[in-house]
Amino acid sequence: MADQPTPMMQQYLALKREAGEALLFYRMGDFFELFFDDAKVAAQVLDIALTTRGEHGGQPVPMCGVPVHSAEGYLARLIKGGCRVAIAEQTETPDDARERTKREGKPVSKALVSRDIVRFVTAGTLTEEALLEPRRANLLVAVAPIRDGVGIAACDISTGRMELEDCPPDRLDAALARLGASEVVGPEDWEDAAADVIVRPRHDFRSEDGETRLKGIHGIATLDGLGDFSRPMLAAAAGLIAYLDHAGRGKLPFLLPPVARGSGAHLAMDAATRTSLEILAAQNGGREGSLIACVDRCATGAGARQLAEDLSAPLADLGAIEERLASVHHFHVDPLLRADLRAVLRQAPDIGRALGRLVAGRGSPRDLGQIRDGLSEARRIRDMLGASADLPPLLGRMIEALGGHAALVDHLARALVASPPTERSQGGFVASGYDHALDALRETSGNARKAIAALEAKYRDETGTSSLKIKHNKVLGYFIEVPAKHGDKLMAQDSGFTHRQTMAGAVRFNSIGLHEEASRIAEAGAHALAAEEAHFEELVGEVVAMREAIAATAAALARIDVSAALAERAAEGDWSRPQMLDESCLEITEGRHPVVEQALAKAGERFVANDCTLAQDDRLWLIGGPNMGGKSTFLRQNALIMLLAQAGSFVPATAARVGLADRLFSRVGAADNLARGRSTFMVEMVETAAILSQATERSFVILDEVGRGTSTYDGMALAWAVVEAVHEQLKCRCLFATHYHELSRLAETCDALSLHHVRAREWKGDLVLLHELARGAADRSYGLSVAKLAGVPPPVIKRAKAVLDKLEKGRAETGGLAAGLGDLPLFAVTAAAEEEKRDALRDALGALDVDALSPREALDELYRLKSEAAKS
Ligand SMILES: Nc1ncnc2c1ncn2[C@@H]1O[C@H](COP(=O)(O)OP(=O)(O)OP(=O)(O)O)[C@@H](O)[C@H]1O
Repeated sequence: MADQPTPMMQQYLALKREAGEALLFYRMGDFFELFFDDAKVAAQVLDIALTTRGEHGGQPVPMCGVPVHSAEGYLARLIKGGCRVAIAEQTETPDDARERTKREGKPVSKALVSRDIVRFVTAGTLTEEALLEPRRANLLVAVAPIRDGVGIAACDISTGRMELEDCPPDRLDAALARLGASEVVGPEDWEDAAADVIVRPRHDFRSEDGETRLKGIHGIATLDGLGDFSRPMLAAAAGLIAYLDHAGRGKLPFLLPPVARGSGAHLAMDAATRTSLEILAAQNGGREGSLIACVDRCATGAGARQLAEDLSAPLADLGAIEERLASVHHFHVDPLLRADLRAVLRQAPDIGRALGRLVAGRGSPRDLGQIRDGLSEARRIRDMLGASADLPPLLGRMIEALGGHAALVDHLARALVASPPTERSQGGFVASGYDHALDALRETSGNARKAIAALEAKYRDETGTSSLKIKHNKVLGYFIEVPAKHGDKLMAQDSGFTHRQTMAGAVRFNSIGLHEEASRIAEAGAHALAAEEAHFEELVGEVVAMREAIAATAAALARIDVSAALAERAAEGDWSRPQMLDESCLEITEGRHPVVEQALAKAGERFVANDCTLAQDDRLWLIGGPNMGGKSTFLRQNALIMLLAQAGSFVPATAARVGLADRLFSRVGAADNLARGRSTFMVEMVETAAILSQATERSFVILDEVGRGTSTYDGMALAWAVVEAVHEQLKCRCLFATHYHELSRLAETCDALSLHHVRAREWKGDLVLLHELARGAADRSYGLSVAKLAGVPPPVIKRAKAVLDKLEKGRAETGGLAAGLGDLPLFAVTAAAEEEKRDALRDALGALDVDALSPREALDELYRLKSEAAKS
């Protein structure tokens, strides 16, 4: 029979069952220990030693551990590594455990400290400063698929922000891509869930519960005052709150009243578009090289988080965009105000996150200090901005939210020392003068310390031992120590000293006088700590009571920071305020790609600005020209300019008239995306299909060499058909870059399509790329010249030239790839004709009485139908 597991192992296994897939941090004294597979995973992720401890089922138990005092750093790495962690703390002291065991009539030697999981630490439920990135929001998202709609609830518990939305199932991916959540939870029966979704019971996602919980949390009788929430939204809210409850073991973090996100309020972008425009992350996943890295001049982490949100979800409402632009303008025209403001902002602590920790019960005296300092900086900013004449409405609303905290700031200023510590158990954070009783206790222990110093001098004198010292450690408390050779003197019966410990080179003693002073220190210290703790609780209570107003101040500071930072960026890069219009145009004068421009500037090169003038009657530009000529750059810069403008930013152009778009699509031909798992051409086509089904007349589409991921004929045919469909059916603004010269023939049939190319010149046999956009089709492709530029060996180039000459000769004789395409009817016409033909066939089939036909007649009929189908 297998050995019974030890009581400790039984306790561990029970907790581990509760922890489920989360790694169990099992508290043992000053360490969190991990066992079994948890230990193996943690040892690998953390790169720490894996050992063993005891046996289980006849096998050694793998174990590793991390010290409690440095656990945060290890937690951060585990969370980054995709793990979740359950923290099992000791819920009684070893002394209590012994007492309890005695009371239970069991042998004290069997005493086992009871433990409980106090919290699950997961990527989406972090509040600790050390575990969060200051410039990135940390979102937890719950998804509730219900019949034909999906509810989405998102919250950032580090600041309490919460929003609810619903969308059709086919828009879910785009919504999730916009949110960029750290953790997603969904019900167990969600069929399309991605692999990393945390699965929770279906009954957690009941809309009635969502409503009840939200009402309970915010102490309101109805949600009507907060907004219009659909059933899927409430179901998702229920799932989110249930998960937070689970992670916090019943203690809910900070949640602000939810905001309902309207579906048409934002410029919609799907995941592929976000990736290809490199909005928050470059293709390699890092921030460097992304749009945000190039735009972000925010002075605070909260501002940077707000900017990331703005760029992820640009607006689709003219009024709201104009409000933001007016705020940026206000700071753009006043560099002095901007500089002063930004200097103050740089000093302002992250009060949103400090508040999140305090409300979640994980706050420290330092967080209280941050609230104090942040709120008083907010007050300064209010005075600074309030003095400006003609404050734009958005800024006016923001500065209103900055005030109203005078009493709290005053109280915190009186109560706290200048830089309160993160650790509260040691005390020392309440300012002197705030509480006289506390001051008296401190004085007592201060006096006792002086008395101990006096005792030391006295004992040195009395014993004639100048090396005598009074020391302190955790185990013995205060003690007298002399080098071993003087020990005997103090050992004497009547010396007044009692022996405590003999060390290698020293002997330690106690004395009645020292004991008395030490007790006074201990007692006063304990009372002082208790007093500080009570003040801490009271101050936290006061902050928590003001949480919504403080959160509003934090949000206002972030918005002001974003406006000033965008103004700073505009001034730095000579950007201009876009004119926003409610029509389908995009007129950019001397537009630039902000990221490429910045990269070129670093290398001492100049970016060539280009115009773009899309209008209703010239809405599709087909752009050709040599490789490396700047086609992709041009496409993207216009998409980015639109995105920036709708996010409320100035844009990298001399002037811009931007017609509001409802959706933005960006697609890159498959060859650029080799890293993906799926067949690249398949991906390209799936993504193109999404555009064709979702774009509207108000959308803006950029297509970069779509079709090149397959054979030349197929690719060109697809590119041709896609351009026609965009022109004839979607009728949206579109820039289409292609190497297929043949597509230029489309200009003959599509009246709102025009041809453009990036210019290049051959000079003394070498290719010079001008990066300049010009009207008209590209005259040739310069592929071989680019290859030469890239260092392909001359013999290979020579051979390629010979092949090319042959091919071109063939083309001249046969009319080339697109021979015969000239009389091809347009896409819409062909589609209609196709439909008609299919209907004629259907009629003929419908008229057939199959039972009445002989086998011979059936065969004849089949031949007839087939020849009918073949006619066009
Ligand atoms: N307007 C510009 N001014 C200066 N340099 C530019 C400009 N546009 C592009 N470049 C430079 O040319 C390089 C290639 O640009 P881009 O990738 O846009 O070319 P492309 O025509 O799309 O090439 P390919 O057809 O090979 O994909 C960029 O990395 C940049 O360094």
